[in-house]
Amino acid sequence: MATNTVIDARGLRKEFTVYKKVGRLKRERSIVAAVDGVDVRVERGEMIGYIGPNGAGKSTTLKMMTGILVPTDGRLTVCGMEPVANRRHLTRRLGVVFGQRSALWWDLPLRESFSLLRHVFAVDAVEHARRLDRCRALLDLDEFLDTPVRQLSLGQRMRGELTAALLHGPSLLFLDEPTIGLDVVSKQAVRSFLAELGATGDVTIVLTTHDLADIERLCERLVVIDHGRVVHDGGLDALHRRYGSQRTVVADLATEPTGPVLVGGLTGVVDAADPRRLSFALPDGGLSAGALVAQLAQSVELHDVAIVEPDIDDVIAKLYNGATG
Ligand SMILES: Nc1ncnc2c1ncn2[C@@H]1O[C@H](COP(=O)(O)OP(=O)(O)OP(=O)(O)O)[C@@H](O)[C@H]1O
Repeated sequence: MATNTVIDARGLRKEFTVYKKVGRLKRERSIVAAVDGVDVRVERGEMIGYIGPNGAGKSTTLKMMTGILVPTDGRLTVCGMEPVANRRHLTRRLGVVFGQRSALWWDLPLRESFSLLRHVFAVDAVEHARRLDRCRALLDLDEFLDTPVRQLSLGQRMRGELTAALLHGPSLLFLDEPTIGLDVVSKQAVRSFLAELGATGDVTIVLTTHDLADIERLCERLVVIDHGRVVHDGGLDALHRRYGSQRTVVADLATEPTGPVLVGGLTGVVDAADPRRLSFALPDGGLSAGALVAQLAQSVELHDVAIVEPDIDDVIAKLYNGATG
């Protein structure tokens, strides 16, 4: 394994035995492959979105990567270690935020939870204070540092959980739905924080989310899993290309056109509600938005122009629905 590889999974597989009731007394046993041969390699400093529909196998993968679940088959190294055999050692290198579980002490003020964590991980006091100061500033923790965890709002608690996950200076951070259920302000605080953390390149981040705004804002690389298999590994742009998403130029003309408006082989589609509004879908690799607007301006009087980016919701919906690219 190259020294910069933080996660290396080859043919990773996890089977569960499930029992289904058949009739009144019998139970039928079957094997379900929750993760069915995942190959993924993550390099140091990457921030990847690990996404997929419900039941796709995301949590199961993360549990194997954190050493909670033993793989049924395949090879897996995380920070150069086999996770289950080295779980204690690996814990020091990992930061984990899983929505359902908390790293905080429910009855203690946040500040005391942080201080206990320093002792749990035997972190140098100066290092601990430096990391905490940074989180306090970036996540606006001060107003609730002395509040018992049980009294925190979900958004405040999530900011606390993120801090708790980072105080021992992990090199790899696993985040399972870090913005789920948060109010708009907390969501933005968490996203900005993660964007900043990712930009430093010090921490490798694996993020699972159903929130498309998280994906757009944070993940340059998306690994999409469905039925336990990787169905896409690449950037958002590649996903748009694969599903033929197009940027659109929307032009508001000064006056209603008298006939079809043609520019560089593209015909403007008239808006049903506003006859002066025309849309031009830009083909991939074809006419640029700038060239289209310049040519359009020669044949009509323009009032306003907007460029509409392809909608990530549509692309992800197509991907989850198993449309072929
Ligand atoms: N302990 C278990 N025993 C049996 N089946 C399981 C177990 N854990 C997960 N599964 C099954 O494995 C599949 C993958 O589950 P997993 O929780 O990994 O999906 P997920 O992608 O995280 O889903 P979600 O987005 O809903 O959290 C599902 O069909 C689930 O029912």
